[in-house]
Amino acid sequence: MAPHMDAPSPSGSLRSSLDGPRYNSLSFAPRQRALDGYRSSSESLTDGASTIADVHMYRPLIPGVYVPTMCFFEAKTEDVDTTTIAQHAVRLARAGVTGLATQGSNGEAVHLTHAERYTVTATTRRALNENGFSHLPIIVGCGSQSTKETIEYCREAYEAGGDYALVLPPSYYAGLFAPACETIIEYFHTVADSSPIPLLIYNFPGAVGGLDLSSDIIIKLSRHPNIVGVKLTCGNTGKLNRVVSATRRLTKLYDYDHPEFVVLGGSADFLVQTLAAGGHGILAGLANLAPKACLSTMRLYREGSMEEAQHLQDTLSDGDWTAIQGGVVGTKAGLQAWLGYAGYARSPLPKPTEEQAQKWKDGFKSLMELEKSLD
Ligand SMILES: N[C@@H](CC=O)C(=O)O
Repeated sequence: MAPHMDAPSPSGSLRSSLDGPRYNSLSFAPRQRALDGYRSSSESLTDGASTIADVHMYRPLIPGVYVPTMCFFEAKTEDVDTTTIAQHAVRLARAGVTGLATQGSNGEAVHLTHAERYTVTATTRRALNENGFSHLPIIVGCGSQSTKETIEYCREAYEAGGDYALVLPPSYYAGLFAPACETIIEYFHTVADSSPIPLLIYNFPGAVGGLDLSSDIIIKLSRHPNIVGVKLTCGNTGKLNRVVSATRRLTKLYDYDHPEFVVLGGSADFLVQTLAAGGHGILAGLANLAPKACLSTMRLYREGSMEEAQHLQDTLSDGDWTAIQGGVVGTKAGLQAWLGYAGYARSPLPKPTEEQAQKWKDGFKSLMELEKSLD
């Protein structure tokens, strides 16, 4: 860990500077439109050794490309590698991405302790701030199996400098949930009532035993003032369209560039399709490898260059198929092969054999050639 990247510990002074009245005075944080005055001024928080400036400035979610960052580990110890985490965040910010997400599926959240999650988010926030990107929002994966622990994750995310919480529904006891998704709705409402940062719903059936939130449920949840968006990894663009059209009706004068409820495709393989359905961009793992390719596709689409956008989309979709099949193991192998850093996922995930590593490398070839051409 580089000395300047020491992350404040959850029990350190950063946490204690935020305990107390702040939580008591917020039954929920207002949705995006009402955020004036809430975290609108910068605060300087110190962790003893260094200052994290602008930790809690207001960072709206605007249309764009958001990256669920990979988490990196030291080779021998598998300890969190804060130097690489910081460098990766800065590389993505310099490429022009709209925001980052720590502890998404690509961030191996399920492999991390509470303290490690805190370290990863605080390290990312500090790296962005120290390199001129204090305006970039950080979304933090906070889903858990109990309402109580999810709220704890949301509070810790806020303390670490996170701006939004990305929340998967619990699923382990799904067979015992009340009918008509009542349990799920109550879960999101209770978390949203108590979280100091606004929530994004994370709909990723593959990660929660097939539990797939319908557009009806997402639209219902969108009415909570502290639920401000959704990441749809389900890939259902019909659902995405329904959610966009219902949530934009919340506002009299809908402004695409300042949405009250942000709807993001959860994978790069349907970026153009997300935009065509009225969505606001993507929060997608492939952007760890190819942020510029994702950004260029979105820019071309928005400029009206449909054919060119579709042409780039073809490459994104091919590359994403490799990422989807290889998951964090394959994506790290790709990052290692093409950009020279990443290492391995935490045990017990396997390290790829030479042959497998070559396969993941080859799978990203066209994508990485495109990315390089955009330098
Ligand atoms: N394919 C997804 C995985 C998780 O949502 C992504 O690209 O992020």
